[in-house]
Amino acid sequence: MSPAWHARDRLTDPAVRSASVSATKTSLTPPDDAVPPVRHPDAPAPGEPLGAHYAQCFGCGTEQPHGLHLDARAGEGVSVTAEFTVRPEHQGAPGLAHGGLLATAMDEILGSLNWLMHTISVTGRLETDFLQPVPVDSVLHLTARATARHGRKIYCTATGRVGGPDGPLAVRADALFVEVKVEHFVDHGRKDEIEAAMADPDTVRRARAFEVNP
Ligand SMILES: CCCCC/C=C\C/C=C\C/C=C\C/C=C\CCCC(=O)SCCNC(=O)CCNC(=O)[C@H](O)C(C)(C)COP(=O)(O)OP(=O)(O)OC[C@H]1O[C@@H](n2cnc3c(N)ncnc32)[C@H](O)[C@@H]1OP(=O)(O)O
Repeated sequence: MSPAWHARDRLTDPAVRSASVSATKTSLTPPDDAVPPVRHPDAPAPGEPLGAHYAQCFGCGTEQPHGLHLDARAGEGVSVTAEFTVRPEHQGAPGLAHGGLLATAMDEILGSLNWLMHTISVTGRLETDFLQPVPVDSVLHLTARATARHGRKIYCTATGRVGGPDGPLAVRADALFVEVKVEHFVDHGRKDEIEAAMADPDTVRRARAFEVNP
């Protein structure tokens, strides 16, 4: 395939269309009648830690030994921040973070926006751009913000910068989350884990509170 053909193909074929082709509408482009996301009145104050939504979560769970242990904080507006230290067990190539793992960190920080809106939502679509390699031991400074809502759909975007909040941009992601009821987890989850989660009053209270919006 010639490079010229490839470039043209990226612009015209929806199957390979990239979010970085900014003039192109994709399923991650909010529709014209989308509305701005609203920060919930009971959202944690800027700087406040959000805590884990589920202790066994691979992204944020405090009791998940294999997890990323992301500890996100509320930001201004509908935004969140977190730091993620790349450890040797996160390698894909020698000394460099695995791309799928970085995408997981982006998924998690984007999912944390749920706390700011008091909405339970799950990832429907996640597009990640890897802009430069991320070495083991580096600290990735993550930020995410919601950009629009349309019905159950939440549009959001995230960045990961190396070495500091204003460091070089290494990872960028755009996503569409879809609002669900608590029943989504009860209906689809495995019985043992669901029963254990339901036995934790904090988890249930939090999940139910998220469903009641002003
Ligand atoms: C009892 C235990 C409780 C435990 C939970 C406790 C607390 C929770 C509280 C807070 C959570 C806080 C933080 C979470 C943080 C991070 C977690 C990381 C996030 C994840 O890691 S989460 C796992 C991966 N995730 C999935 O496991 C989803 C699998 N999937 C599905 O479950 C369905 O697929 C679903 C629900 C997505 C949609 O299904 P559905 O039937 O409900 O709705 P439908 O298909 O009608 O879509 C409605 C509108 O979204 C559009 N739409 C849908 N999908 C799209 C796509 N891919 N691209 C473009 N548009 C899309 C449609 O086009 C339509 O748009 P329109 O309205 O305009 O027609």
